[in-house]
Amino acid sequence: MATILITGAAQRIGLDIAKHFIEKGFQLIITYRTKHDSVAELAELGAICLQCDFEEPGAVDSLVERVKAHTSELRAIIHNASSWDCESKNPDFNGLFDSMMNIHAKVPYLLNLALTPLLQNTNAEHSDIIHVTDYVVEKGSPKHIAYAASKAALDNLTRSFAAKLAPKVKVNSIAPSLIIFNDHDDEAYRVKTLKKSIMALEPGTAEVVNGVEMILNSNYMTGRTLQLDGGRHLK
Ligand SMILES: NC(=O)C1=CN([C@@H]2O[C@H](COP(=O)(O)OP(=O)(O)OC[C@H]3O[C@@H](n4cnc5c(N)ncnc54)[C@H](OP(=O)(O)O)[C@@H]3O)[C@@H](O)[C@H]2O)C=CC1
Ligand SMILES: Nc1nc2c(c(=O)[nH]1)N=C([C@H](O)[C@@H](O)CO)CN2
Repeated sequence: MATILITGAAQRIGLDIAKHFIEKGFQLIITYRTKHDSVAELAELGAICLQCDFEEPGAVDSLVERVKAHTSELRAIIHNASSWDCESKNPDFNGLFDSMMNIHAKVPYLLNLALTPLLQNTNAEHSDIIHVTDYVVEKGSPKHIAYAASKAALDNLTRSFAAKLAPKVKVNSIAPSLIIFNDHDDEAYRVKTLKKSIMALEPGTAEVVNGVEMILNSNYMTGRTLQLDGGRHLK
């Protein structure tokens, strides 16, 4: 059974990606920070659920060892874990910048390097690394400056790792704009956000699940970005 590792998969997009690939017969290894009820649900479905707060010292090394204790191969790694923090909520700009760069760039960088042998060991023709970035990589974000910069760093890692690991390992980004709102998003924010894209809708997690499927089913796409943004660039 081929194994897929997804970081931050205890809720929302990561959770639905994990459930989809469990249903398709993959062995899932997921990381979670907070033990949401979904963790027990995923474990019940056969997923290996590893608690991991990437802000903790040594978190990446510990995760690598625990992944290696469960599997000698990886069909894919999906770097999904993310913190959508911003300058208006976090006046400690120094700490904010470091935490954004850590979760969105340093963790994927270190995990990719440490887990390359497992990706190369898959029986499949190819293995995949998917970096989940953000539409703001191409535009910037005045309200999420450090977040956008860190996602841009992750976007650049896509091209470096694609060149380094080809042809066995394909490396691509998925760059969404609005996929799903947060429960705390008020009506005014929702109306304003929907107007940002020409499609003017909240597509839901299936949009990203479909994108992951497309990338994993490709034998040719690497070093590229799947932009799931409702035509935001056309407004
Ligand atoms: N939702 C959307 O519309 C969009 C999403 N994206 C991107 O898609 C991906 C998934 O989005 P979404 O599902 O909304 O993500 P969430 O904001 O729900 O975060 C996903 C998970 O990341 C975990 N996480 C955050 N910080 C850490 C940390 N330091 N260590 C370990 N885990 C951590 C969270 O853990 P905990 O549960 O403990 O908080 C959470 O469960 C993200 O990369 C996001 O940037 C991009 C554009 C739009
Ligand atoms: N980690 C997260 N990143 C992002 C989220 C989120 O909820 N968690 N949400 C967005 C927005 O949907 C944005 O794309 C539209 O306002 C961006 N990143």
